[in-house]
Amino acid sequence: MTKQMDQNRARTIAHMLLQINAVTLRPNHPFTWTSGIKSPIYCDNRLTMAYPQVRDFIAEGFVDLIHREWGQVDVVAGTATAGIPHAAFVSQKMFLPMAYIRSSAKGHGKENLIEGRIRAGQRVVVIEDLVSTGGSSVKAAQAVQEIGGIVAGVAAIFTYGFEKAAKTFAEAGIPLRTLTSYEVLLQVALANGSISETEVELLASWRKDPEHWEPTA
Ligand SMILES: O=P(O)(O)OC[C@H]1O[C@H](OP(=O)(O)OP(=O)(O)O)[C@H](O)[C@@H]1O
Ligand SMILES: O=C(O)c1cc(=O)[nH]c(=O)[nH]1
Repeated sequence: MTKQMDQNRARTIAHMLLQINAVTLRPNHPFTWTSGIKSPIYCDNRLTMAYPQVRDFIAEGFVDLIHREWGQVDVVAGTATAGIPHAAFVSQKMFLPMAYIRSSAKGHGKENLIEGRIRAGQRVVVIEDLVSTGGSSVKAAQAVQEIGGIVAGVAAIFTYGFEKAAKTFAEAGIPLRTLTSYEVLLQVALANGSISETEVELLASWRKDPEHWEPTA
């Protein structure tokens, strides 16, 4: 697959996310992200589950990306919760074992952190729906490493492309590859009129320092 085809796929997925209203702008009533960051934008990739054509395009994208970037893998592992359905779709397409990683170990039953089966020495691709700071996916990948799995990389649908995430992945020595990004989403949204120039400016001011951004009254 060429760079141009990657770009086309990134644009198509961004377009699909906009079309299914997965992206919400709420500058006056910011979203609180899992990291605690307050944000005027939220990308709800969970909605892709509701659209077979969209989720299938994403799954095909993941299969292509995994083959190309990491070759043979043994297990497809989803991050709880939003990565789990995509790991299921991908593992079915690749006819590979699937697992998922909880955000914390279960408090009863077998008290597992990882469900399914990952054996020491197996090559695992971790499937995530979205990367903001990268904290959740790196934690999940490290849980796989702790039981002896070899993490080929994390594959996510979307990244905000923050420096902080790049640093987190680099420090953990875990590769991250994504199907689309915030940058592409904004380009597509602006081109098709989903967002205005004013909203782009607001997003740009937030993007400069998301951890300290305050909504204007
Ligand atoms: O890169 P990060 O800063 O860690 O943020 C991204 C994570 O946040 C969301 O999950 P959330 O915690 O909302 O839980 P969910 O998957 O159960 O919906 C998303 O699905 C990622 O897992
Ligand atoms: O960081 C998050 O919690 C987050 C951001 C976002 O845009 N979408 C999402 O599902 N989670």
